[in-house]
Amino acid sequence: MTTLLSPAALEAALRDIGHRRYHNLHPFHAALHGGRLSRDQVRAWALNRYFYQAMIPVKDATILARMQDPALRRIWRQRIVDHDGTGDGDGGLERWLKLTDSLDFPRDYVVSTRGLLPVTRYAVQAYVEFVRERSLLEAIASSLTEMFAPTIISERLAGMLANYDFISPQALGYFDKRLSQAPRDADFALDYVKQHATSVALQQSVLAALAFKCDVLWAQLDGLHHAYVTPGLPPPGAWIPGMELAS
Ligand SMILES: O=C(O)c1cc(C(=O)O)c2c(n1)C(=O)C(=O)c1cc(C(=O)O)[nH]c1-2
Repeated sequence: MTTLLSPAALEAALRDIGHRRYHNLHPFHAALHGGRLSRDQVRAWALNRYFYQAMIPVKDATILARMQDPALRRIWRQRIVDHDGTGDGDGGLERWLKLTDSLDFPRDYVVSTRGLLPVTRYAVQAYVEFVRERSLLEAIASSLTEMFAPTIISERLAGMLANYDFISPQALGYFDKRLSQAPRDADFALDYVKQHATSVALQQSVLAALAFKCDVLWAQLDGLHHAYVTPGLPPPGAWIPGMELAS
């Protein structure tokens, strides 16, 4: 890309990255949504993804701390409220723990992240590091995978409820909320990026930020697939089905 794109063409280029690289294309998700995973494989997904959920508000607080405009902070801080809630027993992270509860993981085991795959930890940490080190524009652009989230969340809700008798609508309550939160967040971030990516270099940087974030999501599923599907080689220290989880 060597010429400046119009805002509409930039949006189209961002959407094209999603169509080619978003984690809805990963075979692990196809198996998860299609009912082809065992209960233990679904448990591994929920356990590992807890760390992504837990670090999203840390990532957003990092972005918030870099914003010098109070109007911008006022909008961005809602993301932290969505995940952390306004009191005990509230918020997205709590709703994620309801899912891991329903899959019989002790909360202290989940929260300790002891059983995490190393690749989950590294991928999620790379996301937090990215928003700390790169420009604010790139940090905001890296959240744009959320443009594609409502579609995959709808597929996941329908697929998991239809295919797994051990998954209830209550256990997937986290995703109900995201169906309205994600589009609101993505619309704002997309408008910001279209308005501020005003040079070829800036446009290249936001496209690269979105590709990077797709890699962060993809790598987590690669890790799950390798450890728990094929060849099925959980690394030392990672959770193994049937292991004793006493804290
Ligand atoms: O279920 C999903 O596939 C999915 C994907 C993404 C995403 O695209 O990064 C997010 C979420 N869920 C999500 O629940 C969430 O809170 C979230 C925050 C962010 C972000 O980058 O700020 N992405 C996502």
